[in-house]
Amino acid sequence: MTGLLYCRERLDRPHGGNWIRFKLLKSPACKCQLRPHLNSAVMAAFLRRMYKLTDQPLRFGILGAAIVAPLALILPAKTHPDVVVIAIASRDQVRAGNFAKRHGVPRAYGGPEAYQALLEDPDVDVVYNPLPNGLHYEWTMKALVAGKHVLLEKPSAITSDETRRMFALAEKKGLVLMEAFHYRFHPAARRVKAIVDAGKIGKIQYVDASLGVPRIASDDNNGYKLNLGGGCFMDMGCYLLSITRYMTSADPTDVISVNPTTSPKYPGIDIGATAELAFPGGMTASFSTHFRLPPSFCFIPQMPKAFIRLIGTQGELMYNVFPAPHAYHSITITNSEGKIRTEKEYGIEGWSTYRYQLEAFVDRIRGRTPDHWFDGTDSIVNMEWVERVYEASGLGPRPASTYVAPE
Ligand SMILES: NC(=O)C1=CN([C@@H]2O[C@H](COP(=O)(O)OP(=O)(O)OC[C@H]3O[C@@H](n4cnc5c(N)ncnc54)[C@H](OP(=O)(O)O)[C@@H]3O)[C@@H](O)[C@H]2O)C=CC1
Ligand SMILES: O=C1OC[C@@H](O)[C@H](O)[C@H]1O
Repeated sequence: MTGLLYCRERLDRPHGGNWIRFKLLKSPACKCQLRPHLNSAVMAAFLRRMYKLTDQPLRFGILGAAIVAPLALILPAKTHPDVVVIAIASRDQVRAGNFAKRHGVPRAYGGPEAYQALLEDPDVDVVYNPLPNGLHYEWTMKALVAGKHVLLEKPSAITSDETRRMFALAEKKGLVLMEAFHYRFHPAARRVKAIVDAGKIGKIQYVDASLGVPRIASDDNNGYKLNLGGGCFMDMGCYLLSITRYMTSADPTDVISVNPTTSPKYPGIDIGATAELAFPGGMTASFSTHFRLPPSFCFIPQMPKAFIRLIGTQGELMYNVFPAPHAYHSITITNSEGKIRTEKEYGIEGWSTYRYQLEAFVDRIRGRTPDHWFDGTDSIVNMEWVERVYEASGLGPRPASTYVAPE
Protein backbone atom coordinates (compact mmCIF):
# COMPACT_ATOMS: atom_id res chain seq x y z
CA MET A 1 0.00 0.00 0.00
CA THR A 2 3.00 2.30 0.26
CA GLY A 3 3.12 5.22 -2.08
CA LEU A 4 -0.63 5.27 -2.77
CA LEU A 5 -1.81 8.64 -3.93
CA TYR A 6 -5.33 10.00 -3.88
CA CYS A 7 -7.00 12.61 -5.92
CA ARG A 8 -10.35 14.15 -5.16
CA GLU A 9 -12.75 15.58 -7.63
CA ARG A 10 -16.13 17.09 -6.97
CA LEU A 11 -18.96 15.83 -9.11
CA ASP A 12 -22.22 17.64 -9.62
CA ARG A 13 -25.07 15.23 -9.09
CA PRO A 14 -28.19 15.62 -11.23
CA HIS A 15 -30.54 15.63 -8.21
CA GLY A 16 -28.62 17.99 -6.02
CA GLY A 17 -25.69 17.59 -3.67
CA ASN A 18 -22.12 16.93 -4.55
CA TRP A 19 -20.24 13.70 -4.38
CA ILE A 20 -16.57 13.52 -3.77
CA ARG A 21 -14.81 10.92 -5.87
CA PHE A 22 -11.61 9.44 -4.49
CA LYS A 23 -9.36 7.61 -6.85
CA LEU A 24 -6.58 5.33 -5.78
CA LEU A 25 -4.16 6.30 -8.48
CA LYS A 26 -2.12 3.10 -8.28
CA SER A 27 -5.20 0.97 -8.38
CA PRO A 28 -7.50 2.19 -11.12
CA ALA A 29 -9.86 -0.75 -10.60
CA CYS A 30 -10.62 0.44 -7.08
CA LYS A 31 -12.63 3.58 -7.35
CA CYS A 32 -15.22 4.75 -4.90
CA GLN A 33 -17.48 7.69 -4.47
CA LEU A 34 -18.45 8.66 -1.00
CA ARG A 35 -21.47 10.45 0.34
CA PRO A 36 -20.53 13.93 1.53
CA HIS A 37 -21.57 13.43 5.16
CA LEU A 38 -19.54 10.24 5.36
CA ASN A 39 -16.43 11.52 3.71
CA SER A 40 -14.48 12.49 6.76
CA ALA A 41 -15.47 9.50 8.91
CA VAL A 42 -14.97 6.88 6.22
CA MET A 43 -11.81 8.45 4.88
CA ALA A 44 -10.38 8.69 8.38
CA ALA A 45 -11.12 4.98 8.96
CA PHE A 46 -9.57 4.14 5.63
CA LEU A 47 -6.42 6.13 6.34
CA ARG A 48 -6.08 4.71 9.85
CA ARG A 49 -6.27 1.22 8.42
CA MET A 50 -3.77 2.05 5.72
CA TYR A 51 -1.24 3.22 8.23
CA LYS A 52 -2.06 0.28 10.49
CA LEU A 53 -3.38 2.42 13.31
CA THR A 54 -6.35 1.52 15.44
CA ASP A 55 -9.71 1.05 13.68
CA GLN A 56 -10.26 -2.45 12.37
CA PRO A 57 -12.59 -2.74 9.42
CA LEU A 58 -15.61 -4.92 10.08
CA ARG A 59 -14.61 -8.52 9.44
CA PHE A 60 -17.26 -10.60 7.69
CA GLY A 61 -17.59 -14.38 7.56
CA ILE A 62 -19.87 -16.23 5.13
CA LEU A 63 -21.89 -19.34 5.98
CA GLY A 64 -21.99 -21.60 2.92
CA ALA A 65 -20.35 -21.18 -0.49
CA ALA A 66 -23.60 -19.78 -1.83
CA ILE A 67 -24.00 -18.68 -5.44
CA VAL A 68 -25.31 -15.28 -4.35
CA ALA A 69 -22.40 -14.48 -1.99
CA PRO A 70 -20.02 -12.93 -4.55
CA LEU A 71 -22.77 -10.66 -5.90
CA ALA A 72 -24.31 -9.73 -2.56
CA LEU A 73 -21.20 -9.36 -0.43
CA ILE A 74 -17.78 -10.14 -1.92
CA LEU A 75 -18.00 -7.63 -4.77
CA PRO A 76 -19.64 -4.80 -2.77
CA ALA A 77 -17.09 -5.31 0.01
CA LYS A 78 -14.28 -4.50 -2.42
CA THR A 79 -15.33 -0.86 -2.57
CA HIS A 80 -16.34 -0.52 1.08
CA PRO A 81 -13.38 0.84 3.03
CA ASP A 82 -14.77 -0.46 6.32
CA VAL A 83 -15.43 -4.08 5.28
CA VAL A 84 -13.22 -7.10 4.77
CA VAL A 85 -14.40 -10.64 4.14
CA ILE A 86 -12.07 -12.81 6.19
CA ALA A 87 -13.75 -16.21 6.33
CA ILE A 88 -15.86 -18.68 4.41
CA ALA A 89 -17.38 -21.87 5.82
CA SER A 90 -18.60 -24.73 3.70
CA ARG A 91 -19.81 -28.21 4.57
CA ASP A 92 -17.22 -29.38 2.08
CA GLN A 93 -13.51 -28.69 2.65
CA VAL A 94 -12.63 -28.53 -1.04
CA ARG A 95 -15.53 -26.19 -1.79
CA ALA A 96 -14.44 -23.93 1.07
CA GLY A 97 -10.86 -23.88 -0.22
CA ASN A 98 -11.87 -23.20 -3.81
CA PHE A 99 -14.24 -20.41 -2.80
CA ALA A 100 -11.56 -18.83 -0.60
CA LYS A 101 -8.98 -18.98 -3.38
CA ARG A 102 -11.28 -17.66 -6.08
CA HIS A 103 -12.46 -14.72 -3.99
CA GLY A 104 -9.33 -13.93 -2.01
CA VAL A 105 -10.85 -14.89 1.34
CA PRO A 106 -8.02 -15.68 3.78
CA ARG A 107 -9.72 -18.26 6.06
CA ALA A 108 -11.59 -21.34 4.86
CA TYR A 109 -13.48 -23.55 7.27
CA GLY A 110 -14.55 -26.87 5.79
CA GLY A 111 -16.41 -29.97 6.93
CA PRO A 112 -19.44 -30.77 9.07
CA GLU A 113 -18.41 -28.42 11.91
CA ALA A 114 -17.36 -25.57 9.62
CA TYR A 115 -20.31 -23.24 10.20
CA GLN A 116 -19.90 -23.43 14.00
CA ALA A 117 -16.13 -23.01 13.68
CA LEU A 118 -16.65 -19.79 11.72
CA LEU A 119 -19.07 -18.54 14.37
CA GLU A 120 -16.48 -19.27 17.05
CA ASP A 121 -13.75 -17.38 15.21
CA PRO A 122 -13.17 -14.37 17.48
CA ASP A 123 -11.95 -12.30 14.51
CA VAL A 124 -15.32 -12.51 12.74
CA ASP A 125 -17.50 -9.52 13.66
CA VAL A 126 -20.33 -10.00 11.19
CA VAL A 127 -21.92 -13.07 9.61
CA TYR A 128 -23.54 -13.16 6.18
CA ASN A 129 -26.17 -15.91 6.12
CA PRO A 130 -27.09 -16.96 2.55
CA LEU A 131 -28.06 -20.49 3.52
CA PRO A 132 -31.25 -22.07 2.13
CA ASN A 133 -34.35 -20.52 3.72
CA GLY A 134 -34.98 -23.50 5.99
CA LEU A 135 -31.62 -22.93 7.69
CA HIS A 136 -31.91 -19.16 8.18
CA TYR A 137 -33.38 -19.40 11.67
CA GLU A 138 -30.97 -21.94 13.13
CA TRP A 139 -27.77 -20.29 11.89
CA THR A 140 -28.86 -16.74 12.54
CA MET A 141 -29.76 -17.65 16.12
CA LYS A 142 -26.40 -19.38 16.53
CA ALA A 143 -24.55 -16.41 15.03
CA LEU A 144 -26.34 -14.00 17.38
CA VAL A 145 -25.59 -16.24 20.36
CA ALA A 146 -21.94 -16.08 19.27
CA GLY A 147 -22.17 -12.28 19.42
CA LYS A 148 -22.07 -11.57 15.67
CA HIS A 149 -24.08 -9.04 13.70
CA VAL A 150 -25.99 -10.77 10.89
CA LEU A 151 -26.83 -9.88 7.31
CA LEU A 152 -29.54 -12.43 6.60
CA GLU A 153 -30.79 -13.39 3.15
CA LYS A 154 -34.43 -13.05 2.24
CA PRO A 155 -36.95 -14.42 3.08
CA SER A 156 -35.86 -14.02 6.70
CA ALA A 157 -37.14 -17.44 7.83
CA ILE A 158 -39.91 -19.98 7.35
CA THR A 159 -42.38 -18.53 9.85
CA SER A 160 -42.96 -15.07 11.31
CA ASP A 161 -42.46 -16.62 14.72
CA GLU A 162 -38.90 -17.55 13.75
CA THR A 163 -38.35 -14.01 12.44
CA ARG A 164 -39.71 -12.53 15.66
CA ARG A 165 -37.36 -14.67 17.76
CA MET A 166 -34.31 -13.71 15.72
CA PHE A 167 -34.97 -9.99 15.99
CA ALA A 168 -35.79 -10.29 19.69
CA LEU A 169 -32.45 -11.99 20.31
CA ALA A 170 -30.57 -9.41 18.22
CA GLU A 171 -32.15 -6.63 20.22
CA LYS A 172 -31.41 -8.32 23.52
CA LYS A 173 -27.77 -8.73 22.55
CA GLY A 174 -27.42 -5.25 21.05
CA LEU A 175 -26.53 -6.68 17.63
CA VAL A 176 -27.60 -5.57 14.17
CA LEU A 177 -29.69 -8.04 12.20
CA MET A 178 -31.01 -7.13 8.77
CA GLU A 179 -32.97 -9.03 6.14
CA ALA A 180 -31.23 -8.51 2.81
CA PHE A 181 -34.00 -6.81 0.83
CA HIS A 182 -31.30 -5.06 -1.18
CA TYR A 183 -33.66 -3.49 -3.76
CA ARG A 184 -34.88 -0.97 -1.17
CA PHE A 185 -31.54 0.73 -0.75
CA HIS A 186 -31.06 1.77 -4.36
CA PRO A 187 -31.80 5.42 -5.21
CA ALA A 188 -34.21 4.32 -7.97
CA ALA A 189 -36.47 2.60 -5.42
CA ARG A 190 -36.18 5.59 -3.14
CA ARG A 191 -37.14 7.89 -6.03
CA VAL A 192 -40.26 5.82 -6.75
CA LYS A 193 -41.19 5.95 -3.08
CA ALA A 194 -40.71 9.74 -3.05
CA ILE A 195 -42.96 10.17 -6.11
CA VAL A 196 -45.69 8.03 -4.54
CA ASP A 197 -45.37 9.71 -1.13
CA ALA A 198 -45.60 13.15 -2.76
CA GLY A 199 -49.03 12.14 -4.10
CA LYS A 200 -47.99 12.56 -7.75
CA ILE A 201 -50.24 9.68 -8.82
CA GLY A 202 -52.88 10.30 -6.15
CA LYS A 203 -54.20 7.70 -3.75
CA ILE A 204 -53.06 4.19 -4.69
CA GLN A 205 -55.99 1.95 -5.60
CA TYR A 206 -54.35 -0.98 -7.28
CA VAL A 207 -50.90 -2.57 -7.47
CA ASP A 208 -49.76 -5.05 -10.07
CA ALA A 209 -46.37 -6.62 -9.33
CA SER A 210 -44.52 -9.42 -11.02
CA LEU A 211 -41.25 -11.29 -10.64
CA GLY A 212 -40.52 -14.26 -12.84
CA VAL A 213 -37.76 -15.90 -14.81
CA PRO A 214 -38.00 -18.24 -17.84
CA ARG A 215 -36.25 -21.00 -15.92
CA ILE A 216 -34.48 -20.90 -12.60
CA ALA A 217 -31.13 -22.72 -12.60
CA SER A 218 -31.20 -26.51 -12.37
CA ASP A 219 -33.81 -28.96 -11.16
CA ASP A 220 -31.90 -29.50 -7.94
CA ASN A 221 -32.12 -25.81 -6.98
CA ASN A 222 -33.07 -25.38 -3.33
CA GLY A 223 -36.13 -23.43 -4.47
CA TYR A 224 -37.72 -26.77 -5.41
CA LYS A 225 -37.06 -28.41 -2.05
CA LEU A 226 -39.84 -28.21 0.50
CA ASN A 227 -37.64 -29.34 3.41
CA LEU A 228 -35.30 -26.37 2.78
CA GLY A 229 -38.12 -23.81 2.65
CA GLY A 230 -38.45 -23.82 -1.12
CA GLY A 231 -41.27 -22.43 -3.21
CA CYS A 232 -41.54 -19.58 -5.64
CA PHE A 233 -43.60 -17.33 -3.38
CA MET A 234 -40.99 -17.82 -0.65
CA ASP A 235 -38.17 -16.99 -3.02
CA MET A 236 -39.65 -14.28 -5.22
CA GLY A 237 -43.13 -13.58 -3.87
CA CYS A 238 -41.53 -12.22 -0.71
CA TYR A 239 -40.07 -9.38 -2.85
CA LEU A 240 -43.49 -8.53 -4.26
CA LEU A 241 -45.01 -8.28 -0.81
CA SER A 242 -42.06 -6.29 0.45
CA ILE A 243 -41.96 -3.76 -2.37
CA THR A 244 -45.74 -3.28 -2.35
CA ARG A 245 -45.75 -2.70 1.40
CA TYR A 246 -42.80 -0.33 1.08
CA MET A 247 -44.14 1.74 -1.81
CA THR A 248 -47.66 2.05 -0.43
CA SER A 249 -46.66 2.30 3.26
CA ALA A 250 -49.44 -0.20 3.98
CA ASP A 251 -49.76 -3.79 5.11
CA PRO A 252 -52.24 -6.29 3.68
CA THR A 253 -55.50 -6.91 5.48
CA ASP A 254 -56.52 -10.14 3.75
CA VAL A 255 -55.53 -12.73 1.16
CA ILE A 256 -58.30 -12.72 -1.44
CA SER A 257 -57.05 -15.58 -3.62
CA VAL A 258 -53.96 -17.62 -4.44
CA ASN A 259 -53.40 -19.88 -7.43
CA PRO A 260 -50.20 -21.87 -7.26
CA THR A 261 -48.72 -23.66 -10.26
CA THR A 262 -47.51 -27.07 -9.15
CA SER A 263 -45.82 -30.11 -10.63
CA PRO A 264 -45.88 -33.71 -9.34
CA LYS A 265 -42.09 -33.56 -9.71
CA TYR A 266 -41.83 -31.11 -6.78
CA PRO A 267 -44.37 -32.04 -4.09
CA GLY A 268 -45.58 -29.15 -1.96
CA ILE A 269 -43.78 -26.59 -4.11
CA ASP A 270 -45.27 -23.71 -6.06
CA ILE A 271 -43.14 -23.32 -9.17
CA GLY A 272 -45.18 -20.20 -9.77
CA ALA A 273 -48.14 -18.44 -8.21
CA THR A 274 -50.60 -15.63 -8.64
CA ALA A 275 -52.11 -14.02 -5.58
CA GLU A 276 -54.51 -11.19 -4.86
CA LEU A 277 -54.35 -9.37 -1.56
CA ALA A 278 -56.52 -6.71 0.04
CA PHE A 279 -55.04 -3.58 1.61
CA PRO A 280 -56.61 -0.81 3.70
CA GLY A 281 -58.89 1.72 1.99
CA GLY A 282 -60.06 -0.69 -0.71
CA MET A 283 -56.65 -1.01 -2.35
CA THR A 284 -55.86 -4.40 -3.87
CA ALA A 285 -52.64 -5.93 -5.14
CA SER A 286 -52.12 -8.66 -7.73
CA PHE A 287 -48.87 -10.59 -7.59
CA SER A 288 -47.52 -12.99 -10.13
CA THR A 289 -44.31 -14.91 -9.74
CA HIS A 290 -42.70 -17.79 -11.59
CA PHE A 291 -39.59 -19.97 -11.56
CA ARG A 292 -40.39 -21.11 -15.12
CA LEU A 293 -42.37 -18.59 -17.15
CA PRO A 294 -44.04 -20.63 -19.90
CA PRO A 295 -42.90 -19.77 -23.44
CA SER A 296 -45.18 -17.51 -25.46
CA PHE A 297 -47.06 -19.37 -28.22
CA CYS A 298 -45.51 -22.52 -26.70
CA PHE A 299 -42.04 -21.82 -28.13
CA ILE A 300 -40.86 -18.19 -27.68
CA PRO A 301 -38.98 -17.89 -24.37
CA GLN A 302 -40.35 -15.10 -22.23
CA MET A 303 -38.12 -12.32 -20.95
CA PRO A 304 -37.67 -12.17 -17.16
CA LYS A 305 -40.37 -10.05 -15.51
CA ALA A 306 -39.61 -7.76 -12.60
CA PHE A 307 -41.88 -4.79 -12.16
CA ILE A 308 -44.27 -3.00 -9.88
CA ARG A 309 -47.09 -0.90 -11.34
CA LEU A 310 -48.94 1.40 -8.97
CA ILE A 311 -52.27 2.78 -10.12
CA GLY A 312 -53.53 5.83 -8.30
CA THR A 313 -56.48 8.19 -8.51
CA GLN A 314 -54.39 10.69 -10.51
CA GLY A 315 -52.17 8.53 -12.65
CA GLU A 316 -49.94 5.51 -12.59
CA LEU A 317 -46.30 4.61 -12.12
CA MET A 318 -44.42 1.67 -13.58
CA TYR A 319 -41.06 0.76 -12.03
CA ASN A 320 -39.35 -1.82 -14.18
CA VAL A 321 -36.46 -4.09 -13.14
CA PHE A 322 -36.73 -3.22 -9.45
CA PRO A 323 -34.40 -6.04 -8.22
CA ALA A 324 -31.48 -4.91 -10.40
CA PRO A 325 -31.91 -1.18 -11.13
CA HIS A 326 -28.13 -0.80 -11.28
CA ALA A 327 -28.12 -2.93 -14.46
CA TYR A 328 -31.13 -1.23 -16.05
CA HIS A 329 -34.41 0.26 -14.94
CA SER A 330 -37.13 2.69 -15.89
CA ILE A 331 -39.62 4.68 -13.85
CA THR A 332 -42.56 5.70 -16.04
CA ILE A 333 -45.21 8.04 -14.72
CA THR A 334 -48.46 8.56 -16.60
CA ASN A 335 -50.63 11.40 -15.30
CA SER A 336 -54.41 11.55 -15.44
CA GLU A 337 -54.28 13.38 -18.83
CA GLY A 338 -52.26 10.49 -20.26
CA LYS A 339 -48.99 12.45 -20.39
CA ILE A 340 -46.03 10.10 -19.99
CA ARG A 341 -42.70 10.93 -18.36
CA THR A 342 -39.81 8.52 -17.83
CA GLU A 343 -37.12 8.87 -15.19
CA LYS A 344 -33.99 6.98 -14.30
CA GLU A 345 -31.96 7.20 -11.12
CA TYR A 346 -28.69 5.28 -11.32
CA GLY A 347 -27.02 6.71 -8.24
CA ILE A 348 -23.33 6.23 -7.72
CA GLU A 349 -21.44 4.76 -10.64
CA GLY A 350 -20.73 1.08 -10.08
CA TRP A 351 -22.87 0.77 -6.95
CA SER A 352 -25.36 -2.09 -7.10
CA THR A 353 -28.37 -2.54 -4.82
CA TYR A 354 -26.11 -4.81 -2.75
CA ARG A 355 -23.46 -2.10 -2.43
CA TYR A 356 -26.05 0.38 -1.15
CA GLN A 357 -27.36 -2.27 1.21
CA LEU A 358 -23.88 -2.90 2.59
CA GLU A 359 -23.37 0.82 3.12
CA ALA A 360 -26.56 1.05 5.21
CA PHE A 361 -25.84 -2.13 7.15
CA VAL A 362 -22.34 -0.99 8.08
CA ASP A 363 -23.58 2.50 8.96
CA ARG A 364 -26.04 0.90 11.34
CA ILE A 365 -23.38 -1.28 12.99
CA ARG A 366 -21.09 1.72 13.32
CA GLY A 367 -23.84 3.75 15.00
CA ARG A 368 -24.34 6.12 12.08
CA THR A 369 -27.76 6.86 10.62
CA PRO A 370 -28.14 5.01 7.32
CA ASP A 371 -29.77 6.77 4.36
CA HIS A 372 -32.45 4.12 4.56
CA TRP A 373 -33.27 1.45 7.11
CA PHE A 374 -36.04 -0.96 7.96
CA ASP A 375 -36.36 -2.82 11.20
CA GLY A 376 -37.39 -6.24 12.43
CA THR A 377 -41.08 -5.41 12.48
CA ASP A 378 -41.00 -4.96 8.74
CA SER A 379 -39.43 -8.40 8.27
CA ILE A 380 -41.87 -10.00 10.73
CA VAL A 381 -44.89 -8.56 8.91
CA ASN A 382 -43.53 -9.60 5.52
CA MET A 383 -42.98 -13.16 6.75
CA GLU A 384 -46.46 -13.23 8.27
CA TRP A 385 -48.03 -12.50 4.88
CA VAL A 386 -45.82 -15.00 3.04
CA GLU A 387 -47.16 -17.57 5.50
CA ARG A 388 -50.74 -16.45 4.94
CA VAL A 389 -50.34 -16.76 1.18
CA TYR A 390 -49.18 -20.38 1.61
CA GLU A 391 -52.10 -21.10 3.96
CA ALA A 392 -54.53 -19.79 1.34
CA SER A 393 -52.76 -21.61 -1.51
CA GLY A 394 -53.75 -25.06 -0.28
CA LEU A 395 -50.08 -26.08 -0.26
CA GLY A 396 -49.81 -25.52 3.47
CA PRO A 397 -46.94 -24.07 5.44
CA ARG A 398 -43.27 -24.73 4.68
CA PRO A 399 -41.87 -26.96 7.46
CA ALA A 400 -40.57 -24.71 10.23
CA SER A 401 -37.11 -25.19 11.67
CA THR A 402 -36.79 -27.93 14.27
CA TYR A 403 -33.87 -26.11 15.87
CA VAL A 404 -34.47 -25.26 19.52
CA ALA A 405 -32.50 -22.22 20.57
CA PRO A 406 -31.04 -22.22 24.08
CA GLU A 407 -32.99 -20.09 26.55
N1 LIG B 1 -30.37 -11.33 -2.55
C1 LIG B 1 -30.43 -11.97 -3.68
O1 LIG B 1 -30.38 -11.37 -4.75
C2 LIG B 1 -30.58 -13.44 -3.67
C3 LIG B 1 -30.87 -14.08 -2.51
N2 LIG B 1 -30.96 -15.43 -2.47
C4 LIG B 1 -31.24 -16.05 -1.17
O2 LIG B 1 -30.03 -16.63 -0.71
C5 LIG B 1 -30.27 -17.87 -0.06
C6 LIG B 1 -29.52 -19.00 -0.74
O3 LIG B 1 -30.01 -19.19 -1.99
P1 LIG B 1 -29.78 -20.56 -2.78
O4 LIG B 1 -30.30 -20.38 -4.13
O5 LIG B 1 -30.28 -21.69 -1.98
O6 LIG B 1 -28.22 -20.66 -2.79
P2 LIG B 1 -27.30 -21.91 -2.97
O7 LIG B 1 -27.95 -22.97 -3.76
O8 LIG B 1 -26.04 -21.35 -3.46
O9 LIG B 1 -27.16 -22.51 -1.48
C7 LIG B 1 -26.60 -21.80 -0.46
C8 LIG B 1 -25.59 -22.64 0.32
O10 LIG B 1 -26.24 -23.28 1.41
C9 LIG B 1 -25.38 -24.30 1.89
N3 LIG B 1 -26.17 -25.40 2.42
C10 LIG B 1 -26.21 -25.78 3.71
N4 LIG B 1 -27.02 -26.82 3.90
C11 LIG B 1 -27.52 -27.12 2.69
C12 LIG B 1 -28.40 -28.12 2.25
N5 LIG B 1 -28.95 -29.02 3.08
N6 LIG B 1 -28.68 -28.17 0.94
C13 LIG B 1 -28.15 -27.27 0.09
N7 LIG B 1 -27.30 -26.29 0.46
C14 LIG B 1 -26.99 -26.22 1.75
C15 LIG B 1 -24.47 -24.65 0.74
O11 LIG B 1 -23.16 -24.28 1.12
P3 LIG B 1 -21.98 -25.30 1.45
O12 LIG B 1 -22.35 -26.62 0.87
O13 LIG B 1 -20.84 -24.66 0.78
O14 LIG B 1 -21.86 -25.35 2.92
C16 LIG B 1 -24.93 -23.78 -0.39
O15 LIG B 1 -23.91 -23.29 -1.18
C17 LIG B 1 -31.77 -18.06 -0.08
O16 LIG B 1 -32.30 -17.61 1.12
C18 LIG B 1 -32.25 -17.16 -1.23
O17 LIG B 1 -33.56 -16.70 -1.03
C19 LIG B 1 -30.73 -16.20 -3.56
C20 LIG B 1 -30.43 -15.61 -4.76
C21 LIG B 1 -30.38 -14.17 -4.93
O1 LIG C 1 -33.36 -13.10 -4.51
C1 LIG C 1 -33.57 -13.54 -5.63
O2 LIG C 1 -33.53 -12.69 -6.67
C2 LIG C 1 -33.46 -13.13 -8.00
C3 LIG C 1 -34.12 -14.47 -8.19
O3 LIG C 1 -33.85 -14.96 -9.49
C4 LIG C 1 -33.68 -15.45 -7.15
O4 LIG C 1 -34.33 -16.68 -7.34
C5 LIG C 1 -34.01 -14.91 -5.81
O5 LIG C 1 -33.59 -15.79 -4.79
